[in-house]
Amino acid sequence: MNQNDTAARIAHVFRGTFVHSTPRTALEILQDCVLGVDDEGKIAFIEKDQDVVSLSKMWGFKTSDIKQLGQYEFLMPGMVDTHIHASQYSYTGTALDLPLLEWLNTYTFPVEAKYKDLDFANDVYTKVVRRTLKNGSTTACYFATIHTDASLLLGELADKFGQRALVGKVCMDCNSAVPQYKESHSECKEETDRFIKELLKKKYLNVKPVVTPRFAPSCSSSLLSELGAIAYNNKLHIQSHISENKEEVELVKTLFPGCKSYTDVYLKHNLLTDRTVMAHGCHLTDEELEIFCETGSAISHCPNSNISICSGMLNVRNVLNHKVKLGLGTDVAGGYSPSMLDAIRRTLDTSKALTIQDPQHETLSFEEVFRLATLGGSEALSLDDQIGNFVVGKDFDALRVNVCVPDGPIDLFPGEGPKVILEKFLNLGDDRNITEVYVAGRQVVPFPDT
Ligand SMILES: Nc1nc2[nH]cnc2c(=O)[nH]1
Ligand SMILES: [Zn+2]
Repeated sequence: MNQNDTAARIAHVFRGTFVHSTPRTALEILQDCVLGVDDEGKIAFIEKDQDVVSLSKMWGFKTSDIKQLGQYEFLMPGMVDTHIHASQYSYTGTALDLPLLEWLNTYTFPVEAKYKDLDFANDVYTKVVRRTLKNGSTTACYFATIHTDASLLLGELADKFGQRALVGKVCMDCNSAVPQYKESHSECKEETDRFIKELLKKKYLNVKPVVTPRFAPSCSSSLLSELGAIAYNNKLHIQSHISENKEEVELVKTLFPGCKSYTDVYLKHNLLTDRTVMAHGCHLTDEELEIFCETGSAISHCPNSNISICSGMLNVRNVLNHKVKLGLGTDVAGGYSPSMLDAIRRTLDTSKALTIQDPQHETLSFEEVFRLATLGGSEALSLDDQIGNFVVGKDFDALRVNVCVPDGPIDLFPGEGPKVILEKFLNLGDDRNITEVYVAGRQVVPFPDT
């Protein structure tokens, strides 16, 4: 396709080094490349070692408009946070001294109950959207709370700041520990219907609802079935938690005695589809992973949270060997960092800890983990036809990275090429190095007001 075949005009042209993943290659480094983005935010062309003058004639842009990346700069795909609780952002970095079920009752449910207050919601949700965008999460799959209006507000803020998002109004009709934080079955159904209808009515291009049963212990069997049907009827994504810690797995056995496993609970309620993402999965058996593979459901690996609240260590290699889709998640606030760079580092740490325990374990490489944070996340959310890497026709969700910003966290030495520079960024970099963020071709960082 060229300019003569399409009415789309070129909005941005970048030239320099691009790094991304493909289904076959964990890390592809493209040097001296030129990438064009059309005015609908899609990648129009990506060409290597091409004469820019002929490209500019073919696509109708001025060579003076080309954004030339510097020697220590590169473009990479935006990162995909496949699991984050926007509502827990207010206490991120604290309250990490209890295991999951006590942590929920002591810290999480009392805080989430406060989102009836839209001023409180506005403050926290504005901060979490800005913080994650600034740290390179061009896509976030969010849990909000049970409150429909506050959840709609989260969608509005993601759209306003330009983040691609799946937003879930949390569903839960069982909560004996904090009984004021739950809905009745019928309230939950009605409010979920209202949430979906109102969010879709806004026609946000990149913000969509996701059906969100909190996890099996918070939901009656009839609510789970209802939510499976709602997702099916509206062709929506589904997100929840599974097999995060051993106590929770035992609890699910007692609550759903007719089900063979935790996975079977969701399977029986039609909640495992090719648009489902389940967080954690640390204690899933191989048999359960086979069900994930067969249904096309994905796992969100949340290593910071898994360690911080002592839940377990997911064996990512085993999940990948079972051909199950897998992305990374921050799981704020069980995870104490909102940054996907942290999720990358903790994924590598966990993989190495598993190798320490079992030298036969094949440690993940940094290239593989880079793929999980980008293309892998897009696959886990079934958005890989739209985002995840630099392919013509996909949306341009990208980070401009400069590893050499003044007073930045990275030092370079002579002879370091793009692969070393990327590895240093992944291990040592932070938001100071992410100088520009694009979502669907729109530059969203730096923020327009700063
Ligand atoms: N980490 C985590 N696990 C959960 N399981 C059910 N709810 C939650 C939550 O909010 N965080
Ligand atoms: Zn979670």
